[in-house]
Amino acid sequence: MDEVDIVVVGGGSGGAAVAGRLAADKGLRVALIEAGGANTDWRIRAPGMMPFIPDASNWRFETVPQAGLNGRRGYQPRGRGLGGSSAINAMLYIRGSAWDYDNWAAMGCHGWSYADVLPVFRRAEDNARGEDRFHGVGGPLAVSDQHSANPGSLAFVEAAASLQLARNPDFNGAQLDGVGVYQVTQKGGERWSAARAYVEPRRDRIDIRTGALVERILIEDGRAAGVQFAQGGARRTIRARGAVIVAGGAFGSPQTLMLSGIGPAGHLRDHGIAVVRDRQAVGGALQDHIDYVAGYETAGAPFIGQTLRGTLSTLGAMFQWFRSRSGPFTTPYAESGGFARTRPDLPAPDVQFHFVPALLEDHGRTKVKGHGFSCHVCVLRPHSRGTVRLASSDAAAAPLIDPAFLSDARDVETLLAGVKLMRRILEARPLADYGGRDRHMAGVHDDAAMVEIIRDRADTVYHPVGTCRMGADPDSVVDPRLRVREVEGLYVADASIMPALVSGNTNAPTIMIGERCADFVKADLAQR
Ligand SMILES: Cc1cc2nc3c(=O)[nH]c(=O)nc-3n(C[C@H](O)[C@H](O)[C@H](O)COP(=O)(O)OP(=O)(O)OC[C@H]3O[C@@H](n4cnc5c(N)ncnc54)[C@H](O)[C@@H]3O)c2cc1C
Repeated sequence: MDEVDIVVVGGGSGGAAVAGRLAADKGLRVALIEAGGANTDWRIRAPGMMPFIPDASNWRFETVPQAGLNGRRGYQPRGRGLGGSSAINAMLYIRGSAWDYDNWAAMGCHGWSYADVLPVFRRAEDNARGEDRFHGVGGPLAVSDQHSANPGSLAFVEAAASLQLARNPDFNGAQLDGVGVYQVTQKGGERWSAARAYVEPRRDRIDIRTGALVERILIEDGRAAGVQFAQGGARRTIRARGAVIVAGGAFGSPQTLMLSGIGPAGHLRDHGIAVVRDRQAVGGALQDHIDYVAGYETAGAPFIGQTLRGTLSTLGAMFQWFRSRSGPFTTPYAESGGFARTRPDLPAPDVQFHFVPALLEDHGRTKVKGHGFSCHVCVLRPHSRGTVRLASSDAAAAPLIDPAFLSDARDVETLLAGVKLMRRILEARPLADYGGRDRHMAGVHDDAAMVEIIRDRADTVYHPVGTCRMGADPDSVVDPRLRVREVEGLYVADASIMPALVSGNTNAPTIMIGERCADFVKADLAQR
């Protein structure tokens, strides 16, 4: 039977970071068990191929019907394969606000204040702009500026600035507020997923199993002793002498814990699963950024579009990328944007914009003819809380995902205020000079009518967290050193541990969590 020191479940943002850092320790043997493939396809590496990511690299989950979205099911893309969601995401490099982490510390998560996490963000980073108080160089995660932003994306920044929103050249610097062009996790014009950053350089030192779906954690005498997984039609086990680290993401990690008998006892019994630990918080506190996307049709250039001319220029951009890894095909699509407060009394921005120089419908799944631009606005610190529950005791079955979007009236109010501010920006010069026509809300100014349109169209902007929440309270799933309560040698290292959603995109914060978990595990092993 296979035996290693550490087994990591899931090779996404958190899992790749923790596995890579632990494998750097020559005394440790690390196995990384990932349900998906190696994700070495050029469509993953080429930023401009983001809308055409291979199906096998995306779990493509759906939510249960959402009352707050007029009964619709939401779409929940999640990365599958090495790199996880960082292999299919928009590559934006954002940490959130300093207040978010100070808030975690105030919630009882000792050791997670901004002062505590900033050095970890810096050590993870290799920022092409160089080093300063906020940024690091020489770390595994490549971060760079965009060099080919669409003129329309720059016009968004100018339009917002004309309304007195501050220009912010560094959202990860002294303040989050303001508008600008996002930095991206790319190197040499290629996507820099967490797997490229942390796993590829240590390939020789990590026992990587792909196409391997973890079915449950083996728990013996109250201790995580290894995992059982399905691979190539066979059922296998791998034992862990030191620790098992679960990093299956905000949907995968609570699912794996519940399948292992760690979760709400009644729910586990309903599925015929023997209860190992009755932990009510597992799969609870699901939080996600609810988002409304506006679309404005224009006559044509400079926006990306599905016309003969648009297709030719996309092909030209693709050839340029193949030749020199440069040009418009390095786009993250969400090129510019920013952060704003809908009320002056807030401790940090509560809405974020993502400007896309193309028409976007239904997460890009519905192709739209013609040219135009889109803009997202999302609620950064939602009050709505949902759940992840088992649909079945079969690990291959998708879990039941219920973000309870817009179930809290405060989120509706914030999103409405965000949409109003976004419309003012999109209709200000110089963006207005493109003569865009709002495809969904033109002429609608009544609050109730706007809310109806929002409920008909809003959905995730892909940042679910909170389902294995960290806390100092005994009810939390993991303690502030990411140890699962009441089980020895078991950790969680992904977005699911966030006690409150950060005010921004979640890849860099999740990598930071993976980095920290490696520190905690190493320190705990040294004490045994
Ligand atoms: C479309 C999209 C766009 C996004 N854009 C951005 C962005 O621009 N910037 C940003 O900061 N964030 C972005 N995000 C969010 C960010 O990428 C995620 O928050 C982050 O990657 C989550 O990391 P994680 O480790 O929690 O989970 P993941 O990266 O999703 O990793 C979980 C891994 O575990 C594996 N797994 C799950 N269950 C099992 C099992 N039972 N056995 C074996 N393996 C398993 C999965 O296959 C996956 O590889 C985006 C996300 C998506 C989906």
